[in-house]
Amino acid sequence: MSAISVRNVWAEFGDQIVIEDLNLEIASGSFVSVVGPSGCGKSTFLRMVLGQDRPSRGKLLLDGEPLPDEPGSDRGVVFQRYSVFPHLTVLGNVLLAYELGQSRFLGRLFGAARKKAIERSEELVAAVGLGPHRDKHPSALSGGMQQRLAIAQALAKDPKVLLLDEPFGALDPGTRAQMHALLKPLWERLGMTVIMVTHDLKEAFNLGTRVVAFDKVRHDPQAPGRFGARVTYDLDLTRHGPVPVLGFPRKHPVQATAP
Ligand SMILES: Nc1ncnc2c1ncn2[C@@H]1O[C@H](COP(=O)(O)OP(=O)(O)OP(=O)(O)O)[C@@H](O)[C@H]1O
Repeated sequence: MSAISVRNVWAEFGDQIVIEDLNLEIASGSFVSVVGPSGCGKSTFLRMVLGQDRPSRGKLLLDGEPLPDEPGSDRGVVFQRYSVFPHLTVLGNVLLAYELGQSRFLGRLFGAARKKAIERSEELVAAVGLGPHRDKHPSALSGGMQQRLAIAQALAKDPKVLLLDEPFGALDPGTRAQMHALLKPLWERLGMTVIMVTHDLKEAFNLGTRVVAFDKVRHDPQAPGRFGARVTYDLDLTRHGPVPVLGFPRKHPVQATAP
């Protein structure tokens, strides 16, 4: 489990401000859903937590330490589009991810370590419901099955933090519901900190313990890039009572209900 601190973080590309002075404390083991209009910087935020992009200002801490500048095995990621290796079987894909997590430079394990890697990969393949398909290649899997494989691959690194960028966006509603039923118990069992970007509010509320909305609170019609997004809503779904609403005042506070 791992806590993430986002302190006065800005994301700027040239003179375009995408994220503006973002501050968030993400508790260890929480499941944070990030929502907001298209282009408000959700994926940029996720890439910064992944270590793929660096904030232009401010800092990100993982368990109180500065986040390493590049993606590491402490953070797993699943994107909307399948990111599995087409030439490897289901088991081969998970095994490779495990081996890369354990032996970053060689990418191979030997002897007892490899035996353990195979056992662990088999467990993960079974945990995402792909046991009967372990020897198939991704081209023989449906979209939902490929996304299950991508989740198993991300979990194979035994990440402290799992980052999900619209992971189920390309799936039909039925398969999406199946993926929710798979992910929630996995998260509860493995106790990871999860940050999930989604456009689907129902998904955000169903899965998250907290829903954070990003949006711009200031607009300059003459210069659209002049202001960036901030947190406009921050809903703790584990608590009853008035919800803090940031960014602009509301007449009637929204009540959060426990999931
Ligand atoms: N590397 C980059 N260079 C320049 N601009 C970038 C870069 N990465 C992101 N942006 C810009 O940052 C803005 C936010 O993009 P981002 O993908 O983070 O938004 P988003 O909220 O995830 O959008 P969507 O919901 O449509 O996926 C966009 O205007 C995008 O063009």
